[in-house]
Amino acid sequence: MMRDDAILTAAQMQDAEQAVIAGAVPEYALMERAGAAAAEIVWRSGGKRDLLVLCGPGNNGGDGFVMARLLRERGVPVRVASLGDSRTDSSLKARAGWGAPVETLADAAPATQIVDALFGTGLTRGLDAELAGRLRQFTERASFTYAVDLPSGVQTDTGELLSDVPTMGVCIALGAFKPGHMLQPAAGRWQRLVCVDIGIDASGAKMHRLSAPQLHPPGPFAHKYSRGLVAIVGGEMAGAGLLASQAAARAGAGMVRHIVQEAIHQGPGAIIAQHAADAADVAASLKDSRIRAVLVGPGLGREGGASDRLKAAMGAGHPLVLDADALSLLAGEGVDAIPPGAVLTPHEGEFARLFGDLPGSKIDRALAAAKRTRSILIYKGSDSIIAAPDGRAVLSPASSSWLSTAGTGDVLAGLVAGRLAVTGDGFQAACEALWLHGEAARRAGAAFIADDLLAELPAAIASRL
Ligand SMILES: NC(=O)C1=CN([C@@H]2O[C@H](COP(=O)(O)OP(=O)(O)OC[C@H]3O[C@@H](n4cnc5c(N)ncnc54)[C@H](O)[C@@H]3O)[C@@H](O)[C@H]2O)[C@H](O)CC1
Ligand SMILES: [K+]
Repeated sequence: MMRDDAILTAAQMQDAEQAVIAGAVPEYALMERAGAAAAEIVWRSGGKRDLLVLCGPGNNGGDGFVMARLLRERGVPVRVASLGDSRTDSSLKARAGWGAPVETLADAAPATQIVDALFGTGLTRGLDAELAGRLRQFTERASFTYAVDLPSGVQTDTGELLSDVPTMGVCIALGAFKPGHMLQPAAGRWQRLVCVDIGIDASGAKMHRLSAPQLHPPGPFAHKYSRGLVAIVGGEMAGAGLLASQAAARAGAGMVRHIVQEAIHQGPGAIIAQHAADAADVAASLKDSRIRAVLVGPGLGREGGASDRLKAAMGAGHPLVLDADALSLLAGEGVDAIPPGAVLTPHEGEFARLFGDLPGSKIDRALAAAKRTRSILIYKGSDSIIAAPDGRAVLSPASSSWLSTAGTGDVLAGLVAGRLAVTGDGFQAACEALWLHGEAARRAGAAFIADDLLAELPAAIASRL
């Protein structure tokens, strides 16, 4: 039933919930499941330490009342403080099940463990300053803190913080992840994120969390061309192209040609440098039916013949990855010039230059841009999103902040080109590349430079064979 990587918006979650209810499971039974699953996590983390459950007026609060009852039954000293009356049928039932005194938030004393069951997917506005302040006080004085579904104050579908949100220990997503679990700034507001099964069917979800790919070693009869030839069209700055070339080679391409503007051979011998002084030379170099992916952008530059080199790359008819300077040049020329089916890897600034000020969440913007260009997008950032024109989206949980250093984007673009040459599928290539990039960063630890990611790639790949 539950796909543990599904992401549902608040509205999709409500639909999924209604489908379960239509299948003769009452809403209150779902609340019991949610409360039981969340209580289990509290029990395993905090055992019999004293606990204060903060309950809101809706079903998030109802989950809190169920948790309170179940943990009390296990011998945990539990108190409940509420915002006032419970306002939904199910939360009234859960409150009746608790059946013990309920304190006010103003009067309740702090506790070693705090459960935030104030608001979940029903949050419509930020918490008022007094309530947000009280939540922060309780959280700062506690050693164990848990948010039920989402920390109160997080906008479910956008990850915006509508009011001050303290960092929680564990965020317990109910039934499926929500966009707010993946998108910044919300995604940094807990130390651990878990998703518990409550019997919601999320198998139709179009959004998923980035998961570890299944990779395969080359087959017994593989040779360099059968594994995929990648061409990287460089320009002014050979270093960026070299980082991308090595990433493409390590990602599985059988051969990488780095098409350079200056006839100087740089970098490891495994990368073949091919001199192409102008766009006509680039076009000639790309007339090779064995090429499975062309990457253009890293080190391309924007001056001189860069625009013509880009056009030669786009006109060659090979599967295409567009990054960095290629995206900046295209921002000037208009996105209609982008061949459908390309993979684009813009960061925030490049995205804004290409697509302007699109409305909605980062997911909405990524999907709109993918549809507009009929391309696969990796909309980069600490909450990278992969979007396809058919509405599929994959969201990456926060990756290492050490990735915010020069050259890491070139490595990612090279990885995409390499995986595209291997798989022939832009969306799959984007997912595999983004995962490998994050995993290489995780393995590289702290204070790494982009070159270090290349060194970590073999181990990252080996871990998925
Ligand atoms: N969807 C499911 O499958 C299940 C969800 N469960 C839990 O229910 C909540 C969502 O419950 P809901 O009653 O719709 O909303 P909330 O409890 O999040 O909010 C209640 C209510 O509060 C009002 N409100 C909103 N923002 C504020 C604010 N800033 N200040 C004051 N009041 C506010 C508004 O009227 C809301 O309607 C979900 O997250 C799960 O925890 C089920 O228990 C299991 C199945
Ligand atoms: K909550």
